[in-house]
Amino acid sequence: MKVLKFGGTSVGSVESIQAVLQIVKKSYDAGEKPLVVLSAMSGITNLLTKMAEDAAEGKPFQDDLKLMEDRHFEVVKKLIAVKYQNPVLTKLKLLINDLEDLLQGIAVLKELSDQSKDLIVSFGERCSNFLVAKIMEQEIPVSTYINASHYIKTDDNFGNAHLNEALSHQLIQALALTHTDKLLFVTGFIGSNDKGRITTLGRGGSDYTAAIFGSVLNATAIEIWTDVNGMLTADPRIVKKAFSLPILSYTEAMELSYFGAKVIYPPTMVPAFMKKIPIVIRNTFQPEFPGTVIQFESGKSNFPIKGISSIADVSVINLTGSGMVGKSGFSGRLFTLLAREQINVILITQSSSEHSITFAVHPNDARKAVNLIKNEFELELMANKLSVPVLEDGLSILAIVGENMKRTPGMSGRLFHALGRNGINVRAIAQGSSEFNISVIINNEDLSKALNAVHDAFFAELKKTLHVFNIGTGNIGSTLFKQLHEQHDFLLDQNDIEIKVVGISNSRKMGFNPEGFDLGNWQEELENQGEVADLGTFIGQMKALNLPNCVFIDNTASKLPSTYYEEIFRSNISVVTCNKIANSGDYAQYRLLHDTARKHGVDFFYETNVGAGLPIVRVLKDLMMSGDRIIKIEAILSGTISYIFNNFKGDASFYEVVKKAQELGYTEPDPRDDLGGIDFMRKMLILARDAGHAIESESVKLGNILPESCLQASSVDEFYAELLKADEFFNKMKSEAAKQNKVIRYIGTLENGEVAINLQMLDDKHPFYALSGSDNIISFTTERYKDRPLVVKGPGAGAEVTAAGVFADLVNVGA
Ligand SMILES: NC(=O)c1ccc[n+]([C@@H]2O[C@H](COP(=O)([O-])OP(=O)(O)OC[C@H]3O[C@@H](n4cnc5c(N)ncnc54)[C@H](O)[C@@H]3O)[C@@H](O)[C@H]2O)c1
Ligand SMILES: N[C@@H](CCO)C(=O)O
Ligand code: NA
Repeated sequence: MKVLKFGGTSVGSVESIQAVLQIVKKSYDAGEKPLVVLSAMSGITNLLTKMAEDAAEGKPFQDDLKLMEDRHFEVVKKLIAVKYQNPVLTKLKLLINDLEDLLQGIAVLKELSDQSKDLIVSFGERCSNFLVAKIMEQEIPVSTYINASHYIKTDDNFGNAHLNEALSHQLIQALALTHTDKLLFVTGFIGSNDKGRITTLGRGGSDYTAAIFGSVLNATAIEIWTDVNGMLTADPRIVKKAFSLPILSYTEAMELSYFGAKVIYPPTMVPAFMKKIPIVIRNTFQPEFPGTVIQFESGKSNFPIKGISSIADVSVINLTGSGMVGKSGFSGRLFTLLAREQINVILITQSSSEHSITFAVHPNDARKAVNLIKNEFELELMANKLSVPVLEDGLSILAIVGENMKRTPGMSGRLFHALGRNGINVRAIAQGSSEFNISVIINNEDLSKALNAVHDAFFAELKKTLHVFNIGTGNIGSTLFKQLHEQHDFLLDQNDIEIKVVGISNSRKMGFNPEGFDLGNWQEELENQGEVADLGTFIGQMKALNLPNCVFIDNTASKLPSTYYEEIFRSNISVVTCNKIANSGDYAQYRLLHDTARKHGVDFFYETNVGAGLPIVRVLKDLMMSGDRIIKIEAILSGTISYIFNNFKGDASFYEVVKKAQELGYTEPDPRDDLGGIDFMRKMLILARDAGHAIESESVKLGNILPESCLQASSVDEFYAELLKADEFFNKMKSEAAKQNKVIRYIGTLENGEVAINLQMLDDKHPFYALSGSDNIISFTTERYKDRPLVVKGPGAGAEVTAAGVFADLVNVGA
């Protein structure tokens, strides 16, 4: 036989009761000989308690009573054929009348004992089981309502009664013998004492009823039907990627439940554990889902741990002092003291020097615990053998759980790596010697981030989610969004990477969406929901959201964002940027940013600072890391100027070609940065610094392309106006080159720690002669690439290739 237990939400409405009936009928038809245990309809137990309390206080309870009646009557009217309704309504009405008499009695006495409370609460289960049995009777005539208080016998501990095992077993066995062919609907939660007074079984009581019946009757399984898909890897309200666990051992279920998974209350399951009866957690509203089997063996799993659970908001007390060293009685005294005062100790850790003990308790108990300790250890405190206990509030416990941990090394390493990388400070650690639980204490405000980060770390075959905060939605930013949108499915399906852009700002507006903007429609979302942009607020909000695997992308050309990078790294957030300003400012700033990122274990990626998407920064880094020595770098690193000199031929005027370069998205937002050489200079400076030279921009020898009049222009418009006038200057340059069969190139060099950038005329023997479009070229002459340099060449400007470079940096974050 099988026990099927349905919780309150499963019998909460007409629809859910219909679902219950189908599940029961299916089991009955399959010959599983089910025994059904039902809770009260959802909300009814609370309503009953409220009515009882109201009555005792002399407040009216009639409206609530009517509400209770209506909810049951509605089910009768919808689910019982009219001709059978009357006797059922009558019996329910009699029960409700009894209840009313009791409540009236309480109102007269103005007194509510635990005994009366149990009696009143019992009406919830009695009504629901009677009702559902009657509905089922229409299809399965042997359906029978059973009031379990005649079979579950307990002591007098009303509200939390203890089972009289021997007697209950006898009575249940006798019940089974006389009802062999019946389909029983048994009230959960209630029992009675030896005088026949109704008692209740405390927290999780209906599960307990199911476990007791299952164990006495040697059930093949006890199915707990609820409103979730079994036990999950983590709290799904916090960890969106949490998934249902197919198998857990009893021990694992205990650990996960202890730390938060509220699906079952394990102490109630002990009768089932003792007989090794599997408990199956299933979803009434998704009956085809197999749910979670809790059994004796932990079972095979693809993952090293089973789940992550947590307790939010605990207080931690720390005791230190020489008085504890080698004193075996000390912790005994401490914990006996706490137990005597019914203070539940949630977690304990002791340093191996025995010099300190740290333990966690519920915040409501914390101050009392400290005072108790001060009293108990007054002598030790006076003699300075113990320091005053230190209390800290606002903490949380996170625990990874799984029996397979003990056979897998590196588990705590993985846990602490995930926490450390996300800047989560671990305050205390506890690992049971059984090795199926490692617990850490962290700050409350880090809990959500920690749960998600640790979930990612242990369920790595699942997708990695990057949370992106992007500023700048111009040429590059908007192209990046388009690319991310197009690649979304591929990244997810083929690479298990999900990129969520959760914050967007341009210079006008900013907006947030923790679920990720729809990148097919981000403009509208930002317009409609965004607020006025403010970078400080944007970054504050990014920090406050405290999401795991967070990346800040700077797709602006502004200086302001770079002033926040250090703070961002300190918040353990990586930075990806195509903006060159941070790396090309003062060397001290460059150094500080790189050092801070390293210290906090986050990434600072800026491949597109040099040659857009071409692999240049990466190549240089690899050369350096593998111990090569850079002898010389020669490069053409202005896509704009490259394009201009490659297209400044025939009739086209210099002015027109520059305009065209801007249209094609090659130029900086301010094209004077390109033509004036600043942009190129920045790139050379970054390369030189990455190659190990602590140089400043002042020391770069920068040759001009432009006539003085253009250089002096004070606005972009004025610049273009001057450019129009300078036709002759550029034509002269062009014809001179043509005369000598040469091309004009703007070339940067780094040699002996010195950077120079100059306009040169090259003949066709020079390797930089043949370039087209916006091509960049860079040649690294190194100790290992001495005779023939390592050359990278290709388009070095443009929105698509730049956004693609940012994209590549982004997916490499945390890799
Ligand atoms: N075009 C290329 O080929 C190329 C190649 C490599 C690198 N880059 C770099 O890309 C960056 C962006 O270039 P673009 O052409 O997209 O510029 P753009 O002018 O088209 O866009 C700049 C964006 O930044 C926003 N912005 C400016 N200041 C801001 C602030 N304080 N807070 C929030 N948003 C702010 C603007 O509103 C705009 O959305 C530049 O740093 C450029 O050097 C460009
Ligand atoms: N404006 C830049 C873009 C690439 O950084 C260029 O023309 O090279
Ligand atoms: Na690059």
